[in-house]
Amino acid sequence: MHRSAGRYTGRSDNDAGDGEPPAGRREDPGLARTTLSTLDRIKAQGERFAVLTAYDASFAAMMGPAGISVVLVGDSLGMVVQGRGATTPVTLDEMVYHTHCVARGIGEGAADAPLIMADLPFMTYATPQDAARSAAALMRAGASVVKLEGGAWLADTVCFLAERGIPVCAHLGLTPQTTDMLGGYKVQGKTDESAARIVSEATLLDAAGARLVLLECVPDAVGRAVRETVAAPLIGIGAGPHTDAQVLVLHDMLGLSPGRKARFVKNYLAGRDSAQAAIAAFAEDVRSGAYPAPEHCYG
Ligand SMILES: Nc1nc(=O)c2c([nH]1)NC[C@@H]1CN(c3ccc(C(=O)N[C@@H](CCC(=O)O)C(=O)O)cc3)CN21
Ligand SMILES: CC(C)C(=O)C(=O)O
Ligand SMILES: [Mg+2]
Repeated sequence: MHRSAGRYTGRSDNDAGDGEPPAGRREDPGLARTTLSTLDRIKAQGERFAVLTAYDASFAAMMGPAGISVVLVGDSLGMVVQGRGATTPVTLDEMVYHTHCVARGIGEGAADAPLIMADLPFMTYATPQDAARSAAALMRAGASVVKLEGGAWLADTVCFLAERGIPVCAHLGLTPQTTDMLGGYKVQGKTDESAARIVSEATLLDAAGARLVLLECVPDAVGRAVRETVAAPLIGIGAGPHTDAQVLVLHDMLGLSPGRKARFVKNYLAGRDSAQAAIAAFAEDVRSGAYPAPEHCYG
């Protein structure tokens, strides 16, 4: 693993996750609250973890028991909950509301509680100051990590947030908030030049202090190259089998999204009798490497 010298990581020496449990709290190693240290450790051991979106308390409550490590309160709620055609109209107040709902569903004390990550919506992080104010609102609502979409221009913002104690996930590749600029929901990094740009921007944001990186809709080789370059755990969606984690939109993996499906979508409810069983099967397939199969990847 390469980390630039002097990089701000937010990690402390007693933060390795494998030390003594804090006084007053019993720790069952098989059933521990997920933190960023947990995810670092899973990656270091060459294992994988599953990430899934949730927007309400009922689904959020299923995630930990089903083996999901990170719950993403995604701005995809604009599409699957609000029925819009894009994520850009979603507001910070709406993200705060849904983050509160998810946090209540997971509960404060649950031993197997997943980490809560929430999307900063479109235009709420245009400057580092805006980002800090917006991220604080999501953290107060219960998020432990905030995700923002973009490349090199975000390096100062990632650093600004990390220095102030806000863990950041940098979302690269297909960035749905900028599809109007990209010309649609298209695979990114198909040329040597654009692939190299994604790898160098991921490296830059990793060095700026991003604690997670998320890569969407890129060829497998780009997923592998980013995985080999960044120190932070790498979450993929349509980014091939080489990432440390996989994420899907809940409604997609339950077969509840009408219309044409993206290549990476797999219906886990088909042949099963409950949402809980579908979510558990997805988590298991991610950990075993059975998902994604070649038919879910962009080659
Ligand atoms: N329900 C839902 N699922 C998602 O995964 C999702 C959202 N909503 N909203 C926000 C973004 C948009 N996403 C999308 C949407 C469509 C494709 C898609 O259809 N991609 C084409 C790529 C075609 C190409 O360039 O070759 C595909 O066929 O997979 C990908 C990601 C991912 N996110
Ligand atoms: C598709 C995932 C990564 C996301 O950002 C969302 O659900 O909003
Ligand atoms: Mg999103």
